[in-house]
Amino acid sequence: MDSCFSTNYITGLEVLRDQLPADSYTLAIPALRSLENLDFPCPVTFFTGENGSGKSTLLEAVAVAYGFNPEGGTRNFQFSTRDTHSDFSSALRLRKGVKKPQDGFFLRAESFYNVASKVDDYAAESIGRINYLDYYGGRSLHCQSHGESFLALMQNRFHGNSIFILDEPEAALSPQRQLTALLMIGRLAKEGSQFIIATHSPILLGLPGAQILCFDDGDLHPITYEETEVYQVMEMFINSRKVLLEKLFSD
Ligand SMILES: Nc1ncnc2c1ncn2[C@@H]1O[C@H](COP(=O)(O)OP(=O)(O)OP(=O)(O)O)[C@@H](O)[C@H]1O
Repeated sequence: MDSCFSTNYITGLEVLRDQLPADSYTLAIPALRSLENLDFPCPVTFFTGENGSGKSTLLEAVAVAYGFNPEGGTRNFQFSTRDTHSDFSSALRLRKGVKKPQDGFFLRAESFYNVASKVDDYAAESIGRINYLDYYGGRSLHCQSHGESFLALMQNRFHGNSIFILDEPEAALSPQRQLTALLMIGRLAKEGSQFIIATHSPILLGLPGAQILCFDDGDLHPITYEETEVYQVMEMFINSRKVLLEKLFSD
C-alpha cells in the first residue's frame, strides 16, 4: 500500500462532549474522555490497546454516526436484537471526504451471528426477484464455519471504493486466513476503500502504510507497529518462550 493520502470517506472526527449525558459510561474511559479531535489520513486505520480501553466503543460510535446499524451489516440493514450501543455517537461530528462510498459494511465479531440471520431473512424476502445470497457467496453464512463465513463475506461483499468498519475481524480466522484478510484489506485500500479496524491481531496490524492508534496510557495516540503491545508480547513469547514461562510459573 502506498503512503497515506486523503481521499477517505471519513477524514476525521470531533467530539462534542457537552452532547453527552453526564452519566455516560464513556466518560469513564480515559482514551475517550480526553479525545477532542482525530484525523484519519490513511486508507487503513487500526485501533489497538488493552481490553476495555474503548476501541469498540469508538468504532461503534463512528459506524452509527455514519449511518450503520449498531449491530452491523450494510447501511441498509435494519434490525436490532439488543439496544446496548453507547451514546457516544451522538457526541461525534464526523468530517466527511468529498467522495461518497459506493458501498460499505460494519462488521463486529460479537453480533456476526445476528447479521448472518438477517442475510438469510433478506434472502427469503427476495426469492423470485434476485438471488440475494449471491452477494454473500451463494450460501447462507450460517451453513459455513465461523471463519469460512467471515472470509466469504469479505471475498464476496467487500469491493473497492467502499468503507469498512471492522471490530476484531481476526476473531474467527486462523493465522493463515488472517494473512488472506491482510492481503484483501491492502488490495481493497489500493482500490479506493477505507478501513477502520479494531484489532488485537499482530498479523493485521502489520499492514504496511496503515495508521495505528493506541488507546492505552490515557489518550489516543499514533504508534508504530513495533511499539504495539501486541507485537512486543508476541515477539517476547515466541523468542523467549521457555524463559518467560519459567518466570511466570515460578512467581
Ligand atoms: N453498555 C455498557 N455499559 C457500561 N459500560 C460499558 C458498556 N459497554 C462497554 N462498557 C465499558 O466500557 C469500557 C470500554 O469497552 P470497549 O468494549 O470499548 O473496550 P475495547 O477496547 O473494545 O475492549 P476489547 O479489546 O476487550 O474488545 C469497558 O470498561 C467496558 O466495560
